[in-house]
Amino acid sequence: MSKPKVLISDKMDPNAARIFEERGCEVDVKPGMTPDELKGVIGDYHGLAIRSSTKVTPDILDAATNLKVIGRAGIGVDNVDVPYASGKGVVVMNTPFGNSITTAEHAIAMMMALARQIPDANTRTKAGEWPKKDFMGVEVTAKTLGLIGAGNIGSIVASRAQGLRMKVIAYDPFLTEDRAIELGIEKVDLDTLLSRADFVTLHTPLTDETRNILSRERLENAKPGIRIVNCARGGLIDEVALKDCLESGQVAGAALDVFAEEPATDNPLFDAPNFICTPHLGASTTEAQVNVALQVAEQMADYLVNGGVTNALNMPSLSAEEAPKLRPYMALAEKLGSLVGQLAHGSLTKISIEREGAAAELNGKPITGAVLAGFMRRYSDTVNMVNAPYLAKERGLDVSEIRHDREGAFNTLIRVTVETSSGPRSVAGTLFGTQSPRLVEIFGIGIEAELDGDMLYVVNDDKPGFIGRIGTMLGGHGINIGTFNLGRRDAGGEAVLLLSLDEHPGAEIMTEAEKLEGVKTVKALRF
Ligand SMILES: NC(=O)c1ccc[n+]([C@@H]2O[C@H](COP(=O)([O-])OP(=O)(O)OC[C@H]3O[C@@H](n4cnc5c(N)ncnc54)[C@H](O)[C@@H]3O)[C@@H](O)[C@H]2O)c1
Ligand SMILES: O=C(O)CC[C@@H](O)C(=O)O
Repeated sequence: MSKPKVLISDKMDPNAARIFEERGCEVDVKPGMTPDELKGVIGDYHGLAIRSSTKVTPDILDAATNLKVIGRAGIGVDNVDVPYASGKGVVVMNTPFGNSITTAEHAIAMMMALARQIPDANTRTKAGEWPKKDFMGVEVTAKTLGLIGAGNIGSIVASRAQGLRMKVIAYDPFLTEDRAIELGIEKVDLDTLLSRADFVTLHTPLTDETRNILSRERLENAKPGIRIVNCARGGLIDEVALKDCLESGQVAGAALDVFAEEPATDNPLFDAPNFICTPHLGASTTEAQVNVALQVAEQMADYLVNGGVTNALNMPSLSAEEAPKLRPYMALAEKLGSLVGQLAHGSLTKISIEREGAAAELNGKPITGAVLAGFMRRYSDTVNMVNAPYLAKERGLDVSEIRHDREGAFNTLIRVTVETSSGPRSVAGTLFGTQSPRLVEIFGIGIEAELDGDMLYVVNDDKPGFIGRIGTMLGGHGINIGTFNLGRRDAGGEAVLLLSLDEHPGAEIMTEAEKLEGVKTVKALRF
């Protein structure tokens, strides 16, 4: 099998390329490409490793016909159109912890630089002014630090600030009281935070809720003389209002590492008093860049080579140890999903995936993803485990996952049921010898069949002579039968035949099959 190919399209620590090669990938390092250049080459790659410069737009994703995974060496993925990537079946991963300490340290450095006006003092001292009288700082000891967002970075900032003897309060709707107690911080609402904090640091992603979270109104009503640090994302603060508040003195100082528009080369805040900034350097330390480069390469190679999934934003995690155990179940799940998708008629609004026995002990999300991928193939050729849940949601399919501790006739079983206009229809399968997927039940009839290649599904009256008739008809057309699988509800009632064929039966054969005496339903299947 040829090696997966990875493109590193941003400046990244060389350890990333080394890890990709060591883990069996071919790698090209081409930072600084224009969007058009990237569009021209992206079709050759299975993996794309980026930092924040590469913008992964729908245009790029449309050209990325072989892409399986995008890895962000860092946290924020606002430069990737994640829903579009999901729709295309591309896994998007980030490295959520590799640069947290570094970014938290940058926020603390910015806070100290603001408190003592170090950048201005430095510039003017070097200019020969010796401006000792012009600078009067403030202590941070015993001051209140308000965190907006107390996740990975916010909580590290909290512990560093506590080391500086600050009182830390936080606004984070997702922070539990227990976690706040563990961090030694007080959980407050946003207005309380802004009315009490001497310093505010922001540590949230940019979302519809957090955009302009420091709005004009909030800035104007905050504690007079507040100082603000943003090392999270531009867009969290109304920059025009911040400039006005710095000019009026309502805000005593602001330090930004991030801007609404980046690169920020001509921002009105540059002229505001007591304003300092850095060019999105939050994650720029040797240690953090080595961490995120190693981590992103390990995660991406793991996915491309072994199927392991870590830190994906659009797919459940699957460890490299779990992947080989789950692989045969995912193959079974996909075949069962495909079977019901091919056999069920009309618009289907409900699907349930049940796991019994050993299957119930496994990570259910990848199994559900695989069932849906097989099932959704009736709607789309490009569906896979990543985009199937999104496509299912888009189509209003109600998906339920059920696990049973009980063990039935099989020590491991997956059952897929769809709700049709004539009631529920189920198929079920197991693994033979831990690896080989087998269908064991179809619409209430026990059968044993391997679902593979071209197959013919026939429902017929269980009467003598039928098997001979269908065999003769297929033979007459030169079609060889590979396996012959038979099941019946009860003797003389309804029987099901699943034949594996060496080639796809054409329309003429299907018409003839439909006319055979005793046939109720006939359908060509492909797996
Ligand atoms: N400047 C840089 O170079 C740099 C480096 C690393 C990370 N970042 C950015 O820092 C931010 C925080 O990173 P993190 O690792 O701490 O993320 P995280 O996911 O661990 O924490 C984010 C926190 O924000 C909280 N939050 C979400 N919505 C909120 C809301 N409406 N109000 C208040 N809190 C809310 C969440 O509950 C969570 O606790 C991210 O945007 C990331 O992209 C910037
Ligand atoms: O890669 C960078 O330099 C920035 C990283 C940072 O914005 C992040 O979200 O991780």
